[in-house]
Amino acid sequence: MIDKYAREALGMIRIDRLTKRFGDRTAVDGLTFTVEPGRVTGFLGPNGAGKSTTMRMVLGLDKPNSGSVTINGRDYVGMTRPMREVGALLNAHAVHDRRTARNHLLCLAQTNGIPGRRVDEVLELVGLESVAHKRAGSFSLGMGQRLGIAAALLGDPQVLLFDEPVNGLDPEGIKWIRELMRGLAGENRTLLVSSHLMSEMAQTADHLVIIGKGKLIADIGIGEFLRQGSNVLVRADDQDRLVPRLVEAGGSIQQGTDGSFIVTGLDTRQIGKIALDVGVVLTELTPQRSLEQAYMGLTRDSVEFQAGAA
Ligand SMILES: Nc1ncnc2c1ncn2[C@@H]1O[C@H](COP(=O)(O)OP(=O)(O)OP(=O)(O)O)[C@@H](O)[C@H]1O
Repeated sequence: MIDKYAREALGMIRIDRLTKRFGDRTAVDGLTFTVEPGRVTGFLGPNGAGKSTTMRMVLGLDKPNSGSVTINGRDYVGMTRPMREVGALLNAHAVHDRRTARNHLLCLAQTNGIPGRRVDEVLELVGLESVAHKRAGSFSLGMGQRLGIAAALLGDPQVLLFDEPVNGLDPEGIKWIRELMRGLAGENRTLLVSSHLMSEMAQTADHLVIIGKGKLIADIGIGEFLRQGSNVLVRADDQDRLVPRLVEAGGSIQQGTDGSFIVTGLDTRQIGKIALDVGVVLTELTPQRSLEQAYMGLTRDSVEFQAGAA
């Protein structure tokens, strides 16, 4: 029987005060967050922020100096059939295999007690059926990435970790991975996907965990992230009545040339509420700050290597 705690923990990755040091360098510094099922969680941070190290600790490949990680309420190392619970794509370019793609997966299946027929299912799922009998070591980057994902999906796990899955892929490959991840989240799976590019995550993630220098910077839904500290473009049927009230509430106004104006210092909800209070109809209410700008702003101080000023 599944107890209440185990049921609540199903599909969850819980990271609690996780810390990892390499010599005198702290790669991950007291990180705490939870990854939930049914959505794509983008794990963002500049190069060297500690994303890969965190993922390696989730998978028991690196040992934390302190703190803990559980998946489905359990430690990865203590799982009897880990591939059935967690699938991971780490460093996908490292397949230097003389075996065929199919044999590579068959070996993995056999050592993990997974039936052989599942190999053909995942080959089809990632679109590699036609090259299943080619040597995995001869695969292009995109094919290698698909093979890595096939391996991650082999045990049909609920929890999936993808480390920089779109790195080096062509637009078609990127589109394919995005759709796959959205589909997997739609099946109530848990996806933790790392990237150093906000533009990439903006297209895929529902939720963002942003880190810098090993520390948590933000743990936030995409929508809320967009609204935070943003400029908002407003169009209203009676500007003269609305603007003074917005200024009174702490907003500053920049008049546009086409009848619109930009409000800084108030979010869309606050502006909407003030408009309702004064009985003015809003015909447009659009946050202006792009995700990319917001991300750069948040991580500016935590980039390891910055280009010097010219
Ligand atoms: N095995 C190791 N030995 C020493 N230092 C390491 C080791 N692994 C990672 N580091 C250091 O820890 C820090 C975090 O690295 P990590 O690879 O986790 O970052 P990341 O966010 O995944 O970056 P990237 O996007 O560049 O992969 C970096 O400063 C890195 O140099």
